Amino acid sequence: MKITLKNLKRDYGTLHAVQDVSLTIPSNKIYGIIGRSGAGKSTLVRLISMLEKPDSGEVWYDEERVDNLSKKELIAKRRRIGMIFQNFNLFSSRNALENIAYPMEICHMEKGYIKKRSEELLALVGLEGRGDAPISTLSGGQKQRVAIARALAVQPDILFCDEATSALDPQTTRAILALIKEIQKKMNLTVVMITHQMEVVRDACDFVAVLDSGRVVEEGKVSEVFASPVSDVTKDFLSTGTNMSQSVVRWSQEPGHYTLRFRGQATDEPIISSVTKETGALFNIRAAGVQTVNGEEMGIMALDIGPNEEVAKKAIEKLKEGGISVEVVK
Ligand SMILES: Nc1ncnc2c1ncn2[C@@H]1O[C@H](COP(=O)(O)OP(=O)(O)OP(=O)(O)O)[C@@H](O)[C@H]1O
Repeated sequence: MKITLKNLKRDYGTLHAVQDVSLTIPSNKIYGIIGRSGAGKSTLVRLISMLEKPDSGEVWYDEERVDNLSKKELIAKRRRIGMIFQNFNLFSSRNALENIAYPMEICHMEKGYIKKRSEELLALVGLEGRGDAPISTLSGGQKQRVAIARALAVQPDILFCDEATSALDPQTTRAILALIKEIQKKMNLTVVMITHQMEVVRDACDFVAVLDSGRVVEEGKVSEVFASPVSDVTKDFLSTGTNMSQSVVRWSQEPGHYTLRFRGQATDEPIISSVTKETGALFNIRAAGVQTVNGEEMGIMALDIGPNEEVAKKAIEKLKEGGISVEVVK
């Protein structure tokens, strides 16, 4: 299901939590919404998922407008939506299987079907045989698996993941993201993933919107945003990701005055040597590495360029001609 947002606005008193957001979230893809704390991510998700009404603007699911539905229509429509959260929101009084069964029970589905479907979902999320487990005995990753199975119980068209991996360690995060990707493909879901971690966008999303002070400051395919970020907020997110990324080796504590980003073929070419030969530029490489973004290899390098400004300018022109994104580090 495709989601279209048109000029969405939501204020809390004088605070503009969401300001004029227009986006198209394509069908059957994983769409990331990233922003710092307070950027308006959760407010935006409440508007998209019909938990809250916008002050103005429109929300469309395929060809149907959904922000102005009656209460009854809203309840029916919300059944087509699954949600998972950072703190799992499971019932501690119910075991794993009973948690998964819950949404089907409130839809008054037949008991035999509920049992069969709950078992199937438990297996789908890799917890076969753990249905009797009390929630308190499960690890964070296992709890999120139960929450995912519960969210899928009524066969939603859309899955919202609100900081779903923020409480998990990196290894468990990778496993949960892999599970979400697998399920997205299997069930043809549109997944909207809210996060403050660029690693989550890199590892799981096809598209991303960067939110700052309630506005979308950058939007596009993940590979394109990673290869040539435009907004300062995105560049900030990417440099934090770089520092944390295991694939980047750092030789110096100095950040370097320039960040170079290479994608695709450019990662295989000896472009630095070529530019040195052509322009006489001297490169002092501070950090470098390669990471996989949405299945594509992408190189990153932090460096200084000498011996003077004139040569550096020529070198930057050549690098850009070679399809490399060059950012000045502020
Ligand atoms: N119900 C509310 N009443 C008043 N202010 C609110 C309400 N909900 C959110 N806000 C404010 O709106 C702004 C955006 O909040 P929101 O929770 O959407 O941001 P966020 O990007 O999800 O942040 P975080 O990552 O910290 O959860 C914040 O300044 C917040 O204090």
